[in-house]
Amino acid sequence: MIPLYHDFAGESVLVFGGGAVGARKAARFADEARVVVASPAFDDRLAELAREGGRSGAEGPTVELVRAAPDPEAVGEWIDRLGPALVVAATDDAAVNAAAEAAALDAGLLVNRTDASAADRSGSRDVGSVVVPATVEDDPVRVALSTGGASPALAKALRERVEAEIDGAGAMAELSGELRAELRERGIDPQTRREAIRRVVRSEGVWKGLQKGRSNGRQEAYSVIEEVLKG
Ligand SMILES: C[C@@]1(CC(=O)O)c2cc3[nH]c(cc4nc(cc5[nH]c(cc(n2)[C@H]1CCC(=O)O)[C@@](C)(CC(=O)O)[C@@H]5CCC(=O)O)C(CC(=O)O)=C4CCC(=O)O)c(CCC(=O)O)c3CC(=O)O
Ligand SMILES: NC(=O)C1=CN([C@@H]2O[C@H](COP(=O)(O)OP(=O)(O)OC[C@H]3O[C@@H](n4cnc5c(N)ncnc54)[C@H](O)[C@@H]3O)[C@@H](O)[C@H]2O)C=CC1
Repeated sequence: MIPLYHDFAGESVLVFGGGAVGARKAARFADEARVVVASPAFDDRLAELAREGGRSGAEGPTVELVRAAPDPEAVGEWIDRLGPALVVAATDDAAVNAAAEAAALDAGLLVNRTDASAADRSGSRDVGSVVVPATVEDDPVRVALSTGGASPALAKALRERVEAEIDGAGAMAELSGELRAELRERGIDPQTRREAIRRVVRSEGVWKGLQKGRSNGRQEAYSVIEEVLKG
């Protein structure tokens, strides 16, 4: 499996199954996508999400609940009608999940299957076409962690460790991005620029400064940069 980051802005995600797992996936994708959940019953968390919309709530709700229990023969029509970028198969009915997976793959779409397929039970691992990783975010920085489906519990435990590790990385990403632009404007040659930025992102002083505030971090970064410029 090769990790990629996918921009879901303007795309739809179709989730079959409105239980705890369907709700967790819907919440995740509603940060960006229009999410439609088809299920005969809905977790409380989904009712709340549908009321609030996704994070980009300005354009209206991005989680829609459709009360239905499509059988395996019907899931293909559902997929054709919505035209999603990704299908999530999260029902407690293995036949429905399998049909959703097959129909999505037939249509050339991404599919995330949340239960183990029959092939898994006989030994080999098949997680559909995509795995939803455990993620840590400090915008614009994100870390995605997967065990290739082998141990979701481990993915979660490792995610908790990484959370502490990348605290403040978002502010560092923004600051170093701005400094890169400033150095370019000042006409500093590419090699010196690269060296300066590499030192800034590794500097304990800058990380600590950023914890006190942006301008503090920036001052610390300037002294690191001046050292590099002096040669
Ligand atoms: C293949 C995958 C497909 C998919 O769902 O995308 C999948 C499948 C399954 N999960 C199961 C169980 C659990 N899943 C979690 C939690 C998470 N599961 C997530 C992803 C994935 N789960 C994909 C692989 C990820 C990878 O590669 O590592 C996370 C990371 C992301 C998310 O779902 O948002 C999220 C943590 C988010 C976070 O906190 O950061 C916990 C932990 C808990 O709840 O405390 C448990 C109980 C403990 C355990 O069993 O490990 C079962 C068994 C069901 C059963 O038999 O009962 C299956 C099916 C099977 O393996 O057969
Ligand atoms: N990926 C993960 O982290 C985990 C995955 N699982 C697996 O994911 C699946 C879902 O787990 P939960 O949400 O806990 O189960 P759940 O039983 O809480 O929810 C399943 C939902 O699917 C709905 N459903 C049933 N038939 C349907 C149909 N024909 N069309 C649409 N929706 C239908 C049910 O009404 C229910 O709302 C299970 O197969 C389970 O083994 C379980 C735990 C964790």
